[in-house]
Amino acid sequence: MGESYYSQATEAPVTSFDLSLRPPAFSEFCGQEKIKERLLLMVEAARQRGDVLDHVLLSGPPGLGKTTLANIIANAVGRRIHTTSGPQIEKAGDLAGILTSVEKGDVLFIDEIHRLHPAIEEYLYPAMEDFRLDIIIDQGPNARSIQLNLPKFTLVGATTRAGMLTGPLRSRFGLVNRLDYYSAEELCRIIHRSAGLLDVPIVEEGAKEIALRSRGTPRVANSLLRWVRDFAQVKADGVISASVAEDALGMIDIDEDGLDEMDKRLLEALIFKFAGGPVGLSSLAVALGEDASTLEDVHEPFLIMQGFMKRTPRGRVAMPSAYEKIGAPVPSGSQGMLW
Ligand SMILES: Nc1ncnc2c1ncn2[C@@H]1O[C@H](COP(=O)(O)OP(=O)(O)OP(=O)(O)O)[C@@H](O)[C@H]1O
Repeated sequence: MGESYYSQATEAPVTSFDLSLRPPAFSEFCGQEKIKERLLLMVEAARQRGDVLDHVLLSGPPGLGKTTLANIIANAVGRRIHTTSGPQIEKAGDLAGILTSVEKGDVLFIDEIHRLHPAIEEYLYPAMEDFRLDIIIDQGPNARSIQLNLPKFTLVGATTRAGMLTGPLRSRFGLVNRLDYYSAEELCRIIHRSAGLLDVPIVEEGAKEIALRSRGTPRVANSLLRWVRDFAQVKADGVISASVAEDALGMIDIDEDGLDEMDKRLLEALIFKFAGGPVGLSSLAVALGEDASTLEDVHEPFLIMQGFMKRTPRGRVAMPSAYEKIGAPVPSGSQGMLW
């Protein structure tokens, strides 16, 4: 296992394992009740009017189900989904290629929509608003603008950084939803569902043990379940009990709060190298030899939610529970006490 189990679990490309566990309908999607309720209402209203669903933006940390929801939306309206991502659309022609293959009512899913090139965003505005694409073909004196009329479609955008979206793009979505981390109970339900699909025997306490260490994230829960299944098969009798789950997760250095090696190294660097902060993200990334965006997207949101650190205008700061977690004395009146 590498140093960050979670960066691997949340950044790895989607595997057939993930796909097989992906819930196909709202009824099988656990948690995020408010968002489900809003989406179901929108789908029903559009159905009653015989209209196409309005554009939807889904934001939140990786692995919480944005892609899954986009697919569920397409299933619910009974149309095809066309999937792409912000960095994949490099030229206006790429966007035109995708949009011209879209049929009325289809869902266009753009993952990492905050990484769209600003020039492409400009093309997207009339496409979202008036279902029209104005593209410029050729260059120099031969350059001319052509207008394509598009069928009415639904854009579902996903982003881990809602704050990076420009105002004009954000305002073109009819519904903006922020996905939250899941509770241990919700994760337990997801783990039981996945174990059922994988045909792995699991007891309630075993599911709880995995849920508590899944840092509120279904993708992590499924990934840990896969590891514990292998462990149970080789080192035990195949059944996932609490002790089997505990031993399996201990073997990949995931502690009882769900922190992995990189989380702990981050807290140690913050406390020992930067005297508890405040310190900028890029300095932390250099000290850890880790990509700044991985720290920001995968590790920080969970450590902040759990109260181990805080983001302030002057930088990242360690909280008292971080000192306790790594067994360092909590300082008083030092730089680290700026919270
Ligand atoms: N609410 C849920 N109920 C059951 N399973 C879920 C739920 N949300 C996510 N999952 C599972 O977690 C996995 C990750 O979900 P998904 O790929 O949709 O996350 P994401 O938010 O799109 O992440 P990313 O932005 O990193 O692509 C899926 O394979 C799916 O099986």
